[in-house]
Amino acid sequence: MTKYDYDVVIIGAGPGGLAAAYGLAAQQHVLVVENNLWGGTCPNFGCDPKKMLYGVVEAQRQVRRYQGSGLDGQPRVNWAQMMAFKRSYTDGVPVGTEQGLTQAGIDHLHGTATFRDAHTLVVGDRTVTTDKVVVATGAHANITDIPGHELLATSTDFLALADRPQSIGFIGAGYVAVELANIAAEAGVTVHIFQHNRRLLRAFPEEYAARVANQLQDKGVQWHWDTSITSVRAGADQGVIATTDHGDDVTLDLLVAAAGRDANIGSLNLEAAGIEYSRHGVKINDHLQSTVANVFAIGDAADKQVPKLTPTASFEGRYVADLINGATAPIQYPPVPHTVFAGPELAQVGLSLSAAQADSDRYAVLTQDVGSWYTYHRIRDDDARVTTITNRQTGLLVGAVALATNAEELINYCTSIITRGLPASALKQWIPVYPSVASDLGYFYS
Ligand SMILES: Cc1cc2nc3c(=O)[nH]c(=O)nc-3n(C[C@H](O)[C@H](O)[C@H](O)COP(=O)(O)OP(=O)(O)OC[C@H]3O[C@@H](n4cnc5c(N)ncnc54)[C@H](O)[C@@H]3O)c2cc1C
Ligand SMILES: NC(=O)c1ccc[n+]([C@@H]2O[C@H](COP(=O)([O-])OP(=O)(O)OC[C@H]3O[C@@H](n4cnc5c(N)ncnc54)[C@H](O)[C@@H]3O)[C@@H](O)[C@H]2O)c1
Repeated sequence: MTKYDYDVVIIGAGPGGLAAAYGLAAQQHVLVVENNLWGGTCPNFGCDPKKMLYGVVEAQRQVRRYQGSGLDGQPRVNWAQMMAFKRSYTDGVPVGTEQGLTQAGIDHLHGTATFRDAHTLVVGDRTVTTDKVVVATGAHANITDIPGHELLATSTDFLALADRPQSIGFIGAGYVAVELANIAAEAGVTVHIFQHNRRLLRAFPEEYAARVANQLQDKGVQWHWDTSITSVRAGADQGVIATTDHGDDVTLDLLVAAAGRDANIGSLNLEAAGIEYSRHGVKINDHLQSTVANVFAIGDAADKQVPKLTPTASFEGRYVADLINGATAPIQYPPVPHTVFAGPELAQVGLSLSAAQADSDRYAVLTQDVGSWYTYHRIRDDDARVTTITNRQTGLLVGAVALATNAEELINYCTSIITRGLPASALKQWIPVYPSVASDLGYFYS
């Protein structure tokens, strides 16, 4: 007779929690608890809907670039249609995700899970006991604590806007602000970005990030550097008036808080189980184990050094499932690529450019403006730029950065090369499609 109702309860049905659930289901009796939409942030309010909107505005940008090179006439984004297109995917996500769990025979429950103790969770009027718990509760937008903060919108509100607003502001200049500002600006919205210092996209090299800022400015985005919003009040016609620390009032239809995301741990009652946490999430060790041995944390809910992205959440979900199924090794992450989709894409993987530049005896940095190369000329990507970083001693590729149309694909190839530790000579044994992004690899790594 088992001591608990379940072997494992997973709190949160996003990419992390679902990867853990499917990895565990064959060997463990599993329950998944979700208090919002099945599927979590990425397919409902994050990556997937964002990239559908991005596809539309990118098509418009491509047509703009081909003006005079074979195309006449410029289409315009139809916001309402674009959002309906997004919903044609997102509307089916929760039902499809729940059906997947049902078909896999994985028990699942809708409600907010709260710890009573390390082995007992309360979900609504149900009490569930479990041997192990995986906290996969994700994150939410950090709402700056200023007067009128209740008037601030989030990326979720933006992605649900049925009609095109006239003006939008963003607090912060990270992934969320830059990507959504690009979509809005391409759609003809007046866009303001308020950044408290002069640095956007901290995860990327400064010189590349500055190029993204210029490209957005060319699309009409108004940058307010060294500017904080000190208060917000309701304006006429349901809009808001944002006051800056320079004393300016800016009237906007919507002001989006994009100053980072905090872990969703407030509802969990972690104290009841003695689980330690910070604002960044549940504290974990190199086995993704919390300070209480039977409780694990993965994805955006974990306080971790690796980027909080969908692929890292899924990787951790698969890892924790293997661990609970009997594996013992600490987690080891392969290189994690990341991309900001800002028309064109800025993507990177591996050793950072600043680290390579600081150790030039060890690393060779090759930056090439590739806009005139055939691959980029034929798609009118005149400003494309790629940096590759190699270890001088081994000759191996250790990092890459690209600002170009389809940069994420180039960086995916680089990720594969770095992860496998492939020498440049290996490319000679490989026949890619020509012409393609891949067929240029030999020019970046030889
Ligand atoms: C606008 C936006 C765009 C993004 N774009 C990208 C991108 O292009 N590429 C990329 O890799 N990443 C992107 N991300 C990040 C990505 O969405 C997250 O890293 C990923 O969803 C994290 O997965 P997760 O499983 O940890 O958490 P989530 O997907 O957030 O899932 C956690 C789930 O837990 C539920 N939950 C919370 N508390 C409880 C509770 N007490 N009880 C029960 N359920 C609970 C939540 O409702 C949620 O459904 C984006 C994020 C945003 C906001
Ligand atoms: N393409 C992608 O992969 C993608 C897209 C969107 C989101 N995400 C994930 O979601 C996370 C959250 O994105 P984000 O853009 O909200 O966060 P972020 O950490 O990328 O950027 C936060 C921004 O807010 C600014 N900021 C910080 N504190 C502030 C304050 N008190 N007042 C004003 N500004 C402040 C920072 O300087 C920065 O510009 C990302 O780090 C990433 O993990 C990924």
